[in-house]
Amino acid sequence: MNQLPDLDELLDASHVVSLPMTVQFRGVRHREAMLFEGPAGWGEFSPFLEYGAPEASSWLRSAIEAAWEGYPEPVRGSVPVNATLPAVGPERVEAVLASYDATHTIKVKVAEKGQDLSQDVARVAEVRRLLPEAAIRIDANAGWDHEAAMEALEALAGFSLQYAEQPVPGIGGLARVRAEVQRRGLGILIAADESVRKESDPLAVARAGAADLIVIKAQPLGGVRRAIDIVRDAGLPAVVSSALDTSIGLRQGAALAAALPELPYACGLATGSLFSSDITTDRFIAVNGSLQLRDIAADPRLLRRHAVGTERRTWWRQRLAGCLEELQRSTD
Ligand SMILES: O=C(O)CCC(=O)C1=CC=C[C@@H](O)[C@@H]1C(=O)O
Ligand SMILES: [Mg+2]
Repeated sequence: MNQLPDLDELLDASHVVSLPMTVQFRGVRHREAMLFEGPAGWGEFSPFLEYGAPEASSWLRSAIEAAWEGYPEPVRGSVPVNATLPAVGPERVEAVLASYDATHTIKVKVAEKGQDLSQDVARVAEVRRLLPEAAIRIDANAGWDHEAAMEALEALAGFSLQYAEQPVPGIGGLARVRAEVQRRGLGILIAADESVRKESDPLAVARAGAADLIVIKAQPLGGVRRAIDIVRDAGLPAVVSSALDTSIGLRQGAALAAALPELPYACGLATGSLFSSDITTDRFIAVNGSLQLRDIAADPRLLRRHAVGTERRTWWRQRLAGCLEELQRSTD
């Protein structure tokens, strides 16, 4: 990025919205986002509310890239996506999956706080019963320790998993689980998510041999170009995923997926289906299991309808100022 826009320019271009979700995901029922309309198009800045400025500033960098610089040339015009199943009970699985127009690959959330392994097994079993041919992957969001991860992977291996995303915290922990999975011959690949996007060095996973593949997200990794460089330097297959974004942020993820030289896995970019409203009537959701690349613009009427109140708006404007300072410092 040659030059960052200044704070006034960003503030003038910004809108803050809160969108309702159909189901609780990551403890969230409403998703807040700051959106920018810049010279190159729309960009989204939506770090989760608990993130401080050092972590959230990468998300701002990604929004500025999208709205002020635009995306690199795509090498494909459509991106296959997976359905994402939150940690719901087995009785709700069918209804949640019915909201997706993508059932060839399902990502199932597991290891949710307050739940136990039998609930994970019941959820995965129900997906396998409903979709015998689907590729099923699980995501534990680092919710297990080593022993719990091995117990769970043993219990779930019979459902034929494509991979297990971040079963345990930390790069050392992932490497240990991966080695043990291989020793026991469980046939489950290990994917790193938090160990890529939350570590100061996103390449450490690859160096440590801690994962078979990496999950990458445009916003937390500082934008499409940065994420592409990380994949190149890591030398591992990558799965592009959303950060639970509005249609604008999903378009950023699709730009990343569309520009990667290789895209061996369906991407976690179907999460628009978890929202009951969006900021555009032309929502960026999958048709026949894929997203078709196209421009996405916010609709002024929907921006107004979902605008947050004064207090939240002030909070976001202050957050923006703090993150911009952080970015200015790091690009000096
Ligand atoms: O990858 C997907 O299928 C959907 C996106 C997804 O799972 C996530 C989005 C946002 C925050 C994360 O907790 C979560 C993830 O861990 O991958
Ligand atoms: Mg994950």
